[in-house]
Amino acid sequence: MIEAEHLTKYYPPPFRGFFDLGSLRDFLGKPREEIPALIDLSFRVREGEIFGLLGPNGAGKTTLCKIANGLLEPSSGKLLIDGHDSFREHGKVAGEMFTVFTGERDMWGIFQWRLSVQRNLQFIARLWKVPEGEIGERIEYALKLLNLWEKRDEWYQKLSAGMKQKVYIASALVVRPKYLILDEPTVFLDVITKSEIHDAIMALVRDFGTTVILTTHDLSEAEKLSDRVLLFNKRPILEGKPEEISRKLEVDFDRKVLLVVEGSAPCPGGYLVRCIRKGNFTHVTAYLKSGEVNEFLSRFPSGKVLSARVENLSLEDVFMILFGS
Ligand SMILES: Nc1ncnc2c1ncn2[C@@H]1O[C@H](COP(=O)(O)OP(=O)(O)OP(=O)(O)O)[C@@H](O)[C@H]1O
Repeated sequence: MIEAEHLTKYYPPPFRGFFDLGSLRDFLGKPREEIPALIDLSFRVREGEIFGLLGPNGAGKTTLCKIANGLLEPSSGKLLIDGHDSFREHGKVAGEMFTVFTGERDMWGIFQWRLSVQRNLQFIARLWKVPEGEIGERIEYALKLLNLWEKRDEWYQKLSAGMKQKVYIASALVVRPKYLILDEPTVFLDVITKSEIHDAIMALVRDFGTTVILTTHDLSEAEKLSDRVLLFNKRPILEGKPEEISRKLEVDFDRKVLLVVEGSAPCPGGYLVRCIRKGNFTHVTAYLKSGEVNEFLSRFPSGKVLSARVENLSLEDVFMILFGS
């Protein structure tokens, strides 16, 4: 079981040297405020479940994964893995855990660029003490499941970014850890690769009873994979089954419109809209229903609109609408 108890992490303000006024002030007098990353986060992950930690950019997802891996010490509170403190007693659980750190774009850190995919996976299998007689069969299973079998003799360096990310997930399938921590495992990937990785994660849980912590800022990914979800933004916001979270996050809007308008444009009334003047331009952000977009655009003189972009809502936008942050 994995349990977070009032987990809190503040980073010190960055030290840029004594010639930086802020850093000098920290040294001489009243220090600047520390940077909050996690505040009083408590949750419990049961054996064999996928627990989704859903949060926008900067919510603290990677910080939590680093604490789980003993790479960071919490400022207060603790994270317990099988009853062991993840930072102080990391050695007792390290062999039971595997982490995929894609959220930090450090996805290539553990692989040798000029070794084949297969040799890399053999190396990782031995590091995690997979029985020698099982290594070949596990690698074949993992690579076939992820459509990478044809690439087994390719240098790791020659794979596309998406394939490299799949090799990272394949490592987890080879190790078959008791606990798998996935830090945004499908960020930057196309839908097909995403779905292959989703299938692999579900296979690990179904066939080998792995317990998974999945961090993501993708609501639909959390919904598809997780048994339970904790929505957080440094602090906990909501915890529940994915469908309960989605229901609570439902907003009346489905489009975000971004405009740059020449000069000073008055903000049209009757919409959830923000207009910010920057130099000779006004930057307009509006949240709308899809049927309202044309009407909204017609409120601005077309000659004055320098650029217009219409996007689907991201989790960050939903946060903005619901919580105004
Ligand atoms: N080494 C660091 N020093 C100072 N502040 C940091 C450090 N690492 C992270 N932070 C800050 O802590 C907060 C949480 O960052 P973290 O990277 O854990 O969030 P995240 O949810 O993984 O974000 P993203 O989705 O953008 O990867 C952010 O405000 C970030 O700026």
